[in-house]
Amino acid sequence: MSIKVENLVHVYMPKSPFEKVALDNINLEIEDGQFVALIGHTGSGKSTLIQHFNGLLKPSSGSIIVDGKDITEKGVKLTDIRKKVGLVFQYPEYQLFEETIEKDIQYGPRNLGLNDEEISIRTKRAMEMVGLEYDLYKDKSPFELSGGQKRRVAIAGVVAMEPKILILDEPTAGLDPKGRDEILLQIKKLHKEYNMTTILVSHSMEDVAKLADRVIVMNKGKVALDGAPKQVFKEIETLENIGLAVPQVTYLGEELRKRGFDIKEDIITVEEAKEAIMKALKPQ
Ligand SMILES: Nc1ncnc2c1ncn2[C@@H]1O[C@H](COP(=O)(O)OP(=O)(O)OP(=O)(O)O)[C@@H](O)[C@H]1O
Repeated sequence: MSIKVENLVHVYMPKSPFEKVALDNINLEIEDGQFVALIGHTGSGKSTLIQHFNGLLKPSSGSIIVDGKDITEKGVKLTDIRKKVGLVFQYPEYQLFEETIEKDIQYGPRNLGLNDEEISIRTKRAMEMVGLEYDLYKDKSPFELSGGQKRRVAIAGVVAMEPKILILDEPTAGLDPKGRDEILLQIKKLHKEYNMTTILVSHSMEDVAKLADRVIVMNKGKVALDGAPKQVFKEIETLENIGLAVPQVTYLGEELRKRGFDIKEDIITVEEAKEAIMKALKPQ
């Protein structure tokens, strides 16, 4: 399922002394099945943009077309949009409130008005999809889980609504390395195996390089760069000028090249760096 954004402008508190143009004429199209990373320094407009995709925020002007339908038009129901577009907020575990994991995950599908049988099927399926074994976890309290597991419960709650588009706002923020890896693995799996169009807001260039097939860079409410990770991370100067970095291994590659090593230019992952360094060090 695709999303098309046309001339999107969002102004917070218009015509007040606190007026803030958060999105300044955004145009973009996210195609079915893409894995898009949205990056940008704090306050660049990422959260504001994604909240338009599921109708949480209304544009000041412009349109959002989901699956060929303009969701900003009058009469479009929020529940219809939520069936298609699932949004996992930053620190979603703060929104877990039921006494068992099963009940928590059921909350979203219940709000869609589904019957008990369907809710039960979807809950089980969503738990398995995020790697939480149903029988083992269903009766546990969300509060006895690790940070990474709590995030998985929160993601399952959105996945249980079976959206075609999954949006995650910094899903690894505040997790330890193990929790981060768990979540990234599940996100990758949801995209690959279940073919969900995925939009990931992230501050980690390493995660973006590893997972995304497209990177959109936001700066001051505008799209500054948009392309494949290898293309975008070549623009070291532009990224640095807007307060962003490239993956650490890209800098390493640059340094080695400057020192005369024969290292190719578009290294963005540890695996690529390892391969290139081994090749450069091999006796001729
Ligand atoms: N509810 C609001 N009322 C007024 N201004 C807001 C509101 N939400 C966001 N803003 C402003 O809009 C701009 C964009 O904010 P937004 O949260 O979309 O940025 P972001 O890129 O998601 O930042 P972060 O990486 O910190 O989450 C910022 O200047 C922010 O201060």
